[in-house]
Amino acid sequence: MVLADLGGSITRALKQMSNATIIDEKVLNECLNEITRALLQSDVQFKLVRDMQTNIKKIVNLDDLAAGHNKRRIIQQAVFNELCNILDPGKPAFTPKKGKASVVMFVGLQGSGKTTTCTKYAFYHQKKGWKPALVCADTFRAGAFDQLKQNATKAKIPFYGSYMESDPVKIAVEGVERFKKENCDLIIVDTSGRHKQEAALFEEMRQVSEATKPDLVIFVMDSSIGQAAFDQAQAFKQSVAVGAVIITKMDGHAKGGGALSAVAATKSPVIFIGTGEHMDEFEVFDVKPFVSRLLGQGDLSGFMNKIHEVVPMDQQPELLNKLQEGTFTLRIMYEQFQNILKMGPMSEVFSMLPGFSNELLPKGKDQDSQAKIKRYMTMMDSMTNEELDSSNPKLMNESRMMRIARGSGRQVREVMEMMEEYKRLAKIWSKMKGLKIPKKGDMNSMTRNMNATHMSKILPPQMLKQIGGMGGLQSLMKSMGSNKDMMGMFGGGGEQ
Ligand SMILES: Nc1nc2c(ncn2[C@@H]2O[C@H](COP(=O)(O)OP(=O)(O)OP(=O)(O)O)[C@@H](O)[C@H]2O)c(=O)[nH]1
Repeated sequence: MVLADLGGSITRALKQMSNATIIDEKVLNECLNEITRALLQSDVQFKLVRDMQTNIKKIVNLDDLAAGHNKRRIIQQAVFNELCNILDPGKPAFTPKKGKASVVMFVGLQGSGKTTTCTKYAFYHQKKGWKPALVCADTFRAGAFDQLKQNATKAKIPFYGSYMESDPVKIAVEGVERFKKENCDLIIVDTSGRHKQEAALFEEMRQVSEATKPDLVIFVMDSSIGQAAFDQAQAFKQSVAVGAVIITKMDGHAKGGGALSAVAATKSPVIFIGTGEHMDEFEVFDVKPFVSRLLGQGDLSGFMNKIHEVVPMDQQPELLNKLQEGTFTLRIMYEQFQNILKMGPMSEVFSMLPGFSNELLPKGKDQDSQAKIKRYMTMMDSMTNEELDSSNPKLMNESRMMRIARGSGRQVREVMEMMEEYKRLAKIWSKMKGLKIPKKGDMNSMTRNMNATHMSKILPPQMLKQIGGMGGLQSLMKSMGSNKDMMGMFGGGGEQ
């Protein structure tokens, strides 16, 4: 079962239970068995699921349920909390400090995505002002150094490796020393992988670790390995001091349940997840939004953070003011398109919005959407300042449209289509008038201020339907606006 289906299965199990007239132990057990089955099919380790079931039974008081309290919510809350508990080992991973040299060593099986992830990790930090460097201590796989070199060059990150030297320990030590001298503050060591766990791999890893004394060892795991996740993660943990986990390939058909098992096995937190082959398809991992998504709901705070990440700081207050005023010009549309392109694949960004499922925005459509945006931007490049800064669509008469089409080498029909898109966005924008927008990190105030009516106006009708209409939206927003009350996370209404 893939992640997206898990939420649906759990919600269905809860719904069935809610429909029962009397909630007794039998009905509760049936519901929990259904949830257990769903989790097992998502590759969560058997023991974890069994413990979770026991814990939920301890928490959920049958007398409360019988008294007609909101059964669904009580159990939803218990499942949500239990999943969060599994994913939160209770202690944060070592966090490197900018300006102070830290060595981070990556370990994992061959093909888990280690080399790709090293570069993504370096690139992520580089964008935040760090001075990362990459060391290729993988002498086992021919071509590993070339791959790292290629990735590092693309991202303009210094790298170190050798075609001749076959001793990974020697390369690792030399690389780390060199980059320490060059004042790099994040020295990332990529190690060899093997097809399967074997003594030679673990011995090599141990030696590299002993020689380079990493501040953090990151275990990289492919999310599709399924039930083997627990044993694999544990084997690595027993050889080197794994302090954090990165789960790759969370896009596609991954069964994300293995993530939970890896945390349990290493007692280390997941710090990032890989969501694609590209350098920027890499997300910081947060337990609550992840569980919320695991259970089929969106991650509004992740979406807003992404916006804060890509809209340049100096543009943010200006943009937010314009949003509050409700005036929308073609120039604003142009700037937003630029930001959207920077955000990375659109389906990934939109999957953070509640209700936006993969079916609604299939991954394969990303390229089409991006090409369309680029086409619109080319046409806007042929506009005058007056046209770009006007919020009056009537200004764009036929002769202007013909001139723009000629100037950009596109058809008049396409300019008209772009203007339709502009009008559609302007309409949505005008409905945001008066909205209070929070500063970065204060997402709760955003959800408090943005009421369900505001939201219902800007959501596409089919999405609103998917959430469960106004009722579903209200309960969803309530749940996202309050940390104490995560109960509506499953999109369920307030039925008893
Ligand atoms: N879809 C997807 N593909 C990924 C992701 N991360 C890595 N990959 C792909 O997985 C494949 C293997 O990645 P590598 O980085 O070469 O794997 P590795 O673990 O370093 O392999 P060794 O160096 O042989 O140990 C490559 O085709 C990557 O592009 C991800 O998050 N999503």
